[in-house]
Amino acid sequence: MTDIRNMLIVGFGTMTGAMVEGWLKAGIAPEVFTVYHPRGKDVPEGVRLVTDWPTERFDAVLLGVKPYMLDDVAPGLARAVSDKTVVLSVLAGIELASLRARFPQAEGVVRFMPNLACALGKAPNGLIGEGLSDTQRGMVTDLAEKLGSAEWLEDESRFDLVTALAGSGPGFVYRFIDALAVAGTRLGLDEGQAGRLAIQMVEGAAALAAQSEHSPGELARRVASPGGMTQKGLDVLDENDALVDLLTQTLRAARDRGAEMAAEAREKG
Ligand SMILES: NC(=O)C1=CN([C@@H]2O[C@H](COP(=O)(O)OP(=O)(O)OC[C@H]3O[C@@H](n4cnc5c(N)ncnc54)[C@H](OP(=O)(O)O)[C@@H]3O)[C@@H](O)[C@H]2O)C=CC1
Ligand SMILES: O=C(O)[C@@H]1CCC=N1
Repeated sequence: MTDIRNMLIVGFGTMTGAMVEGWLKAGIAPEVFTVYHPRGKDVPEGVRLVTDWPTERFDAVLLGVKPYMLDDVAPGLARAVSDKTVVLSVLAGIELASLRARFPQAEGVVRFMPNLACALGKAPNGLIGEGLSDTQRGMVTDLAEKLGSAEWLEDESRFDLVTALAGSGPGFVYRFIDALAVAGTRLGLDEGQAGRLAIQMVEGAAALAAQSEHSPGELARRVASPGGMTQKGLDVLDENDALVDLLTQTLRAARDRGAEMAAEAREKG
């Protein structure tokens, strides 16, 4: 495995900010990172900020703007991409072919789908690449593992679904936590207390599921005493597959938006 020497970041916002936080916590030196922003930006201590496009070449460039802004930055960014550079993109929906069309000279292009928990080193990172050398694949795997885990895919047709589950997923979980708190409040709990109970309960339950030898299904069975309280609640979630159906619709809607964004980028490319 080769350590990364330098990375240019274009679009230093919520997502790539969380990634850099995770990489710094994992021990990557801040000097490795250069952030380009034409209007300037607060960056962590030791990270270089540039307001003009750099002329040197980088081991990796990380694209972190909104997907519809890809073509605003691609021409300038292309100057920092050599035939030894890997282009990493966190842009939802933007396909490898669309990246390759903008960066034909790059050695490798990678869709790198993290989530905000990478700031804590706890994100499952969806990855798919094209043109990567073994060295680059090792470097990207290491970068992903420093943020949680590396989940390589071979079939790009599933990437938007991985994005929906693992990238958008925290948004769905936060909505679930909020809904638990709202439901508790509606039924009589103090609002602040309901919020605290919901967050700590989900934190503990997720940590237990991650460590346990048992599947989440078995863990649910262990919580539910026959004829007890939990089973009555599970019966509501399970009736006519209500929760599974709701989440299937949720992931389908998110996934299909990815396909729409992919088509928009394909047309422009
Ligand atoms: N948020 C999330 O949980 C996840 C997001 N993603 C992906 O991450 C990407 C960014 O999302 P997110 O971080 O939420 O959005 P943000 O708006 O927080 O980040 C985008 C950043 O791009 C900067 N920017 C805008 N124009 C330029 C430019 N011309 N040159 C350089 N930088 C520029 C913006 O700066 P300014 O504010 O000054 O305009 C902003 O900081 C998206 O493509 C999204 O699909 C992927 C997985 C999860
Ligand atoms: O909402 C979005 O489009 C991106 C993809 C994953 C999380 N945020």
